[in-house]
Amino acid sequence: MSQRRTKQSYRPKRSADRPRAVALSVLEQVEQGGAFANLVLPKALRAEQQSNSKFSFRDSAFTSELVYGTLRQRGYLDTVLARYCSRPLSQLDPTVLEILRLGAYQLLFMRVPDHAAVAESVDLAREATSDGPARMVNAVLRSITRATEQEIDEVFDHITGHIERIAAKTSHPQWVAQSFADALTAHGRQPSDLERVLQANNKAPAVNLVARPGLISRDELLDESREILEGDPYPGNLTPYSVFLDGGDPAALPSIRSGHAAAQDQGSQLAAILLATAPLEGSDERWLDLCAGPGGKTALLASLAPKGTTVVANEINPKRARLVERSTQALDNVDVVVGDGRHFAAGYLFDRVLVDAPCSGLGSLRRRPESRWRHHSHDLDELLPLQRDLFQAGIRATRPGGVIAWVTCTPQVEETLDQVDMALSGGEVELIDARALSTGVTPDAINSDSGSGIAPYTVQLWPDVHNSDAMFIALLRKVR
Ligand SMILES: C[S@@+](CC[C@H](N)C(=O)[O-])C[C@H]1O[C@@H](n2cnc3c(N)ncnc32)[C@H](O)[C@@H]1O
Repeated sequence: MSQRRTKQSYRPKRSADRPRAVALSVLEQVEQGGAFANLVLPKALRAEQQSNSKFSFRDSAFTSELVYGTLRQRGYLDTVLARYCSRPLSQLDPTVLEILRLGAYQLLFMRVPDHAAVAESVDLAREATSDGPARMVNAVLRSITRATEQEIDEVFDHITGHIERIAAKTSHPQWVAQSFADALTAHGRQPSDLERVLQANNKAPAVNLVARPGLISRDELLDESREILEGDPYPGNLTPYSVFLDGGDPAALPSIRSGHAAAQDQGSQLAAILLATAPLEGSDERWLDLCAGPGGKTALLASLAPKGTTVVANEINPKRARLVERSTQALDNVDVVVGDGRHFAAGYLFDRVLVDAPCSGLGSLRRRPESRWRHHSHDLDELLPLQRDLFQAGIRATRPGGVIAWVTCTPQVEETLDQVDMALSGGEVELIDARALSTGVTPDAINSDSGSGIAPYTVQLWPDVHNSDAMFIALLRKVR
């Protein structure tokens, strides 16, 4: 940040700028009401566009940047605000704190002129509260504008603990930063990569599509996207079916509406491909997806399955089971069933089984900007036993010689390597070298570092390296 000066003084009352007012209302719903930004923001933008003909496409984009950026950088912003605010942030009115975060985000991360960021924040505070808090907002934001880049850096340099400092700089809760640090080491990366991987969680990912094989080719999907959407779509680096969009709404594509293509992270694509292509002797007709909702991997599995194969998709939540039906609408080899996977019993055994268990989701923080502030380390207390039971149920449902994939959207050691180690200790399964198998699927080397124990035989993807969520994939064969 450069040396900042603002000569802004109090101005007569005027109404707050609409993008900032809409952003504030969305942030209040998310932070105070527990709503999800990706659900309330589009609704708020639609309502504003309908009632205000002057609200432009650029206003929508600006509002989205304010909302997502402020949520992602909340930890960073609060560290800076705490330094320049005379009262502890916990004692501030929640709306005033939200206005301060919004203002600080514009000052520290956007190219909004200082005077505009401060003045608009003061207007917002006056409109939402009263003159007193507005004066406080003015004072705090003006002191940030006067701080040099070096002074802002020093706010972080003064944090003593290594993990604590990186957590604040990269805007993550400390326990999440610690968990990534542990995961990096366990999966064979360097501890010094921590800041880089956490910063990658702060970058909004490009929309990633899958061209479902047998329904549409990647080239056809690229052509259709080029024709209908703005920008220049390009092939993904991790799977032969992956396409990245460069802008535009994927819902505008006919192949998305027909279910021939879908939005799907390429890490998730790789998980389904590795399970579908793992070597198998004997029958290959019955596949099971034990935790299927909303059905992205079911659909890719079903489109990769040899002719005559049925994919049974089990999901505990009936609403999510309907999503599985919708996402597999273009395929005729899927049976969706609703039930608790821990007690799944079909009366026969399966050749390939996917256990994509509910997990902490720390691997997809890029997509859900508020989620890092909602999870807690004690979430694992409930998740780990559930994962263990589902893993065991997946193994029970597999025929001898059949293949099981254990997949999570998190690199957390307890949910990845530890769960696989535990499953192996039962003696019913052995590890397949998923990393070696992946070299035949993806042109990119998956992991250059190896890690120890079982880690070198598993696949751990990272947002900063693979342009994907931090998916974990282990393949096992049932031996008895
Ligand atoms: C990580 S998601 C699966 C994502 C899915 N494979 C996909 O690619 O679209 C985990 C799913 O497991 C479901 N689930 C949670 N507990 C379950 C249980 N006991 N039995 C079956 N499914 C369960 C959740 O409702 C959720 O839909």
